Amino acid sequence: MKKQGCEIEAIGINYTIYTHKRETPFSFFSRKQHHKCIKGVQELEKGDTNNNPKSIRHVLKDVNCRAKTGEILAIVGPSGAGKSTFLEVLAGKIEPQSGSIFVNQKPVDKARFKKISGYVTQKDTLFPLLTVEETLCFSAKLRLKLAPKELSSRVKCLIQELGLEHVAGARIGDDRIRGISGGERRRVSIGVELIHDPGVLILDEPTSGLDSTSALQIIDMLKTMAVTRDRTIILSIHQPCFRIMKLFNSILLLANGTILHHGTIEQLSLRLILLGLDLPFHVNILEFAIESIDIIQKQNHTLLPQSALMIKNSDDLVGAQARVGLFAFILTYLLSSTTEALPIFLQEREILMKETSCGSYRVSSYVIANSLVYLPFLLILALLFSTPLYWMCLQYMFGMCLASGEQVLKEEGYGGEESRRKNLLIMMN
Ligand SMILES: Nc1ncnc2c1ncn2[C@@H]1O[C@H](COP(=O)(O)OP(=O)(O)OP(=O)(O)O)[C@@H](O)[C@H]1O
Repeated sequence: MKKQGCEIEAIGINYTIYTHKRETPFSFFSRKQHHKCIKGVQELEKGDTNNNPKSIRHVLKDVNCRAKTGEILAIVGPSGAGKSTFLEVLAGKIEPQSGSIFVNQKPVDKARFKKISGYVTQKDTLFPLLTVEETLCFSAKLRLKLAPKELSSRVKCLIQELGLEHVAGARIGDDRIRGISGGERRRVSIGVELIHDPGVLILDEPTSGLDSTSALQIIDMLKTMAVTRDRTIILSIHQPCFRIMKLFNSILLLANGTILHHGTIEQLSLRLILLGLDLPFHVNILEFAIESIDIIQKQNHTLLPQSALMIKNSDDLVGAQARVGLFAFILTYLLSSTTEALPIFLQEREILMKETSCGSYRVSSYVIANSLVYLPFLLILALLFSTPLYWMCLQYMFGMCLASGEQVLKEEGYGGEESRRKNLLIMMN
């Protein structure tokens, strides 16, 4: 029976670390000077018990992402971008300073999440003297409360799923003891976390240290698991080859703890083109994006104040004019559509008075009957009113964004075509 899938959503994750700046013994003479320097930031950077000042480092800054059921979300970025830290936050290993994680639109319950998820670390931590089968059996015994027969059939199924039948009886090994290959060892590490059949699998660099064929085999296996068993897979990866990249459903590009892109690989290439970057032939888009991180970051910085300005522009004189225009349109429409009702009512009023006074029916019956007769017309009227209004408002918002964006870009000295491209990028954001 298929388990219910898990959609993971992270919103506004911020993770900060504090590192101590150690004072050297020779800093005694310059101590007075140093204390003067840090005095201004002391409220932010509180010293430790030895009065060593702390420095703040934002490892993750307002990171949002969504991983859907049956899909692979790959977290990419240069070394030190914050990939492992973000995975640790998702796996509940570390607590972010702010932000929330939701599983199927509900706030995550840590104890339950541990049961429905598996976290594979970057390093394989396995007993070198145990065989593949023994390792998985050991993990199964620790995590599952099943009869021995069921346990062994579960392990056999998993070995098959991992494609490890040919090495089931071989030792794991390590640097000193010769054992199975690096790729096979990675599969065993994944298997250890899969034994309880989790809905979510989080993997930190599952392909690190592997050749491209073994790396592709691992990602291919993960893709099959995601599709056939509705598992949500979130993994970090350094520089995947083209064939691996094609297996990812979405990409989260991180740099210095901030998101530069979250979406499909096709959207990433479109973004790069809109940024005016020429994608060289036969070049991996992800590799190119990582190489162009400085440019993407710069563009994002210039785009941010513009989007803030757009919102501001909707609040200025032009925005007020638009609102007055909208009010006038609504008023005119409502008045013109209701004025016809008045003469009809005046005509019927006398008959109504006569008939209600002689007790033929009550006023309430007249109101109900009248409403029922007019209801279909009122619905048509509402539709005629709301349809153009909806598109008018949408057009206005779109036009406003483009116009204000273009104005800012012109002020910054960008040309017409370039300005349009940038505006489209803002829309994508
Ligand atoms: N506990 C910590 N103490 C000091 N620095 C830390 C700590 N945790 C994270 N960092 C720093 O935060 C940054 C992000 O680290 P992280 O391991 O998440 O990067 P990464 O993208 O996974 O890198 P890599 O691809 O090289 O594994 C790094 O610069 C790291 O030095």
